[in-house]
Amino acid sequence: MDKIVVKGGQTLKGKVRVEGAKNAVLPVLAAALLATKGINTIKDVPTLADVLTINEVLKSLNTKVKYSPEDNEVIIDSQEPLSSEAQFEYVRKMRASILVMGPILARNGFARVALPGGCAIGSRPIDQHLKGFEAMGAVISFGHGFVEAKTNGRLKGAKIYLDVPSVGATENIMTAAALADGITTIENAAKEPEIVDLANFINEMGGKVKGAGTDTIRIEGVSELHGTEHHIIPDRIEAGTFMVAAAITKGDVLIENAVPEHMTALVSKMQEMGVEVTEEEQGLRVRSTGPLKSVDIKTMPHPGFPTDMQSQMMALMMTAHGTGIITETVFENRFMHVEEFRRMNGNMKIEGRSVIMESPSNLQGAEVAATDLRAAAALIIAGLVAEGITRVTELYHLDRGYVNFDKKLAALGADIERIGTESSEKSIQLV
Ligand SMILES: CC(=O)N[C@H]1[C@@H](OP(=O)(O)OP(=O)(O)OC[C@H]2O[C@@H](n3ccc(=O)[nH]c3=O)[C@H](O)[C@@H]2O)O[C@H](CO)[C@@H](O)[C@@H]1O
Ligand SMILES: C=C(OP(=O)(O)O)C(=O)O
Repeated sequence: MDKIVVKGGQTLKGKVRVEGAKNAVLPVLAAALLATKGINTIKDVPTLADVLTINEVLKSLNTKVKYSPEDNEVIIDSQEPLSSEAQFEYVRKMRASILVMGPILARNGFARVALPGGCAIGSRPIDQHLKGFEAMGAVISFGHGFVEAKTNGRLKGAKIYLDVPSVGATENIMTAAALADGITTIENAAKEPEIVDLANFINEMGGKVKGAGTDTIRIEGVSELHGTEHHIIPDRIEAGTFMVAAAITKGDVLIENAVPEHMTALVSKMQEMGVEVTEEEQGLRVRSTGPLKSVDIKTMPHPGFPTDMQSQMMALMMTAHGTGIITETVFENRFMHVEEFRRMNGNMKIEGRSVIMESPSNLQGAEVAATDLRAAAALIIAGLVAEGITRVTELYHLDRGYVNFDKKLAALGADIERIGTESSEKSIQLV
């Protein structure tokens, strides 16, 4: 089993370049299924286990996929008839596999996808996705661990109000509506930058999507979409993770390729804590010298504070001064890392959906296990300043969402090594 071994005490300095966003590339690759004419070329694709998984899903649906990790590029030819079924082996590995349902349904009038079930951070239902398909005329049924959606002819444009601004539901409904008959409006839509990236991609394929990035998205269905070339936006969560790593070590790091407008909630919270964050031409520069102040953080849908940065900020908060409260409102069970931080002597307690922190903690290196992908990064970050050695296991979580995390930190001056029976690259293949 691979382990990351970190020795605390080094200050991070230098530059690090952010990859294409995991949460943008997965819906974009799924949406590529919509093209029945020409091929799609997706650029700035990060080398992640999740990308390998979605590529396998696409292949299983009878498309041709050419992946060149060295060029960060995926080429998809989906001109042949599409099969309608996404298997459990993929959905189990990666919940975002559910995002093929909208495109399959739009093209075939029938889709059968294994039910994703819960995961480490919560139950994560898909009722809002299905409510959208139903409003567009699909009949939904369940059986043998699968969900099926079926329609006679094309889906029909509809007005859909989401009970929660779900990222995945917004994406699945957008792709289903792209080939529907008539106009679909999604109200209380998710506003994440990745939604805007997906809308841009659909439009580049010949679609008609307006309003992405606001809470009302209008999609006028077209009869056919064609291949295009699309560049994935930079990963704001990877960028934020390196910002926290820089701050916790009292470092000075330029995060190249970070898009400040995608990160306003995080930047302002870090500034409130006393971290210096400045915009430079190539990205965001993070410097931290003096003591940090504890703050209160509440995760919210975008443009609120992202849940995917909650555990990393918890690591940073352990080094701040005073009482701070972190409240998780997006997922019901995203505090599994708290027990692991406690093993590192983190001083905090869970009360309902909040974690009350009395800081600073006298962090000590320990053996800890990643409980989800952001927790993996957060534990490594805590290890950067803990006294002694921290060993982090369950790295398949990390490989889902970070490219060469250990190597990038080492290049910034961290004392870190990945050891074990598999190299980083090999374990990506195995997940
Ligand atoms: C691949 C990807 O992009 N993943 C991101 C996406 O996940 P994902 O798209 O799964 O997250 P959602 O926005 O859908 O989920 C947000 C909340 O809505 C609930 N919900 C969702 C759908 C539904 O039909 N019913 C329902 O109740 C979920 O249980 C959760 O509590 O957005 C999350 C919230 O920013 C991020 O943490 C994930 O990194
Ligand atoms: C929760 C996350 O991803 P996913 O939705 O793919 O599980 C994440 O990126 O932190």
